[in-house]
Amino acid sequence: MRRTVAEHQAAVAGLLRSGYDAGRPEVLPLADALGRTLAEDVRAPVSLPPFDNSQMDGYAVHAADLADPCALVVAEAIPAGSVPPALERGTAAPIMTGAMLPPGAAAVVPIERADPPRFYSAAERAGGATVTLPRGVEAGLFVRRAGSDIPEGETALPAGTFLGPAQLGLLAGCGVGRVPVRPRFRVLLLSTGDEVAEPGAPLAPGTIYDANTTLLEAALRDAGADVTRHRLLGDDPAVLRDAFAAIPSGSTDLVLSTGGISQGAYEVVKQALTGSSVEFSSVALQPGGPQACGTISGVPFLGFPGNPVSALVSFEMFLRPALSRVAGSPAPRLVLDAVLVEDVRSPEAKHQVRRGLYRNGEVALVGGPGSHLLHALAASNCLVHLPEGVGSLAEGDSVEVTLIGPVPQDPFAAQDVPVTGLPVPD
Ligand SMILES: Nc1nc2c(c(=O)[nH]1)N[C@H]1C(S)=C(S)[C@@H](COP(=O)(O)OP(=O)(O)OC[C@H]3O[C@@H](n4cnc5c(N)ncnc54)[C@H](O)[C@@H]3O)O[C@H]1N2
Ligand code: MOO
Repeated sequence: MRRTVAEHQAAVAGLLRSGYDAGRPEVLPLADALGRTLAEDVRAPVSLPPFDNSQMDGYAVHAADLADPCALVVAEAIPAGSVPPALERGTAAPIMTGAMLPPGAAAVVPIERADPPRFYSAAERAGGATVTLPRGVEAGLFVRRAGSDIPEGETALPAGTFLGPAQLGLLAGCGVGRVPVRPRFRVLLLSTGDEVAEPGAPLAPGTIYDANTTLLEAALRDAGADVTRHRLLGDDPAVLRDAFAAIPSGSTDLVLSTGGISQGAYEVVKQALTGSSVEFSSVALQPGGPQACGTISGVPFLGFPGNPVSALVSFEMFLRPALSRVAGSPAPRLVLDAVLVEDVRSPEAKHQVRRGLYRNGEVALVGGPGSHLLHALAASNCLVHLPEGVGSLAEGDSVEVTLIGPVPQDPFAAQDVPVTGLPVPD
């Protein structure tokens, strides 16, 4: 069966949806919820801020003194964390950033704008110190109103939100200690092939080390999945069938294999699954053309091709986006436009994915199109998309790239960044 990339993406997302039960939330402490997805709406149990407070270290001014705050008698200082008494007309209270605004106060004047521009000692205050503030203070100046960030009872985060540092910070700020998150997506990972050996063991003639299990396990864990590694399986279809039959029902959301799915005489996955509901397709993608997708005894199954780069490209093109759509995690990859720094050719009938190094809006290809080029893959930070219908592109043309690794920083670039304005206090 032949498929476009979009058709296979839809098939994989549909497959995952059929097997994954998002409705059995786990409740986790915030510290363990990074990278997870909210299972239910979370409402703010308190307003943020919980009370009117000062945005600056300065003087709290009474509403009646805003027009002409001259020679105000300095009242008791208000540190953050205290509950101040009401502010009397004709007085100004030294107030610290984050401290509760006293009843009667309508604005805060920063200490730098006061005369004198320093805080008095307790002894000076007791001696009747006065302060002069600029005329015409605007009501609400440097006051952070209760609930101005989020009012109590409002939805702080909706179900399906990906929990990064900012989202966890919001929940912590609202006093939420534990959150209901969707369960981790569970994957049983197995690699096939008589030629494949465990890294660390001696390498017999004609064999290669298993790169795929480690590569895919890392990719899946990085994407928030829970991974169980199966021992390496050879090229005997009966052994593989037994391995499939031994998977306890309900123990995994997906079985993922690599290798054994193309046109050879010993395609173990294909042979083991003959007559099953798994479909073997040729997707218009390179690398990652041969693909298997279906269910084994009701358990969703994907078969990726054996070449390591094909396995990673398959993961990035099909499985990772489906995990984002179905389980809510991981966050989708960043896709950018980049300028090619060289000419490139591509098979017109396929969507070719090259590996590249993206930096400063430009992309250079790393290595050739071959799907065995692990070293070049490790030196790249993006996938470069040469879509179906495109036979060649020239230096200076624009391409889409998917960032899969960190972008190197140019140590001198910061000097070129234009300064657009001064930071404004919150
Ligand atoms: N006559 C044809 N031959 C091939 C076709 C085709 O259309 N017609 N497709 C080619 C493409 S494209 C790919 S991709 C591969 C996919 O083959 P399989 O999925 O069946 O994978 P294997 O044949 O088992 O292995 C392919 C390649 O990858 C190496 N390999 C396998 N497992 C691992 C592992 N765990 N770690 C590292 N490397 C692994 C294996 O030794 C082979 O070199 O088929 C092409 N052939
Ligand atoms: O499709 Mo294969 O994955 O080119 O190498």
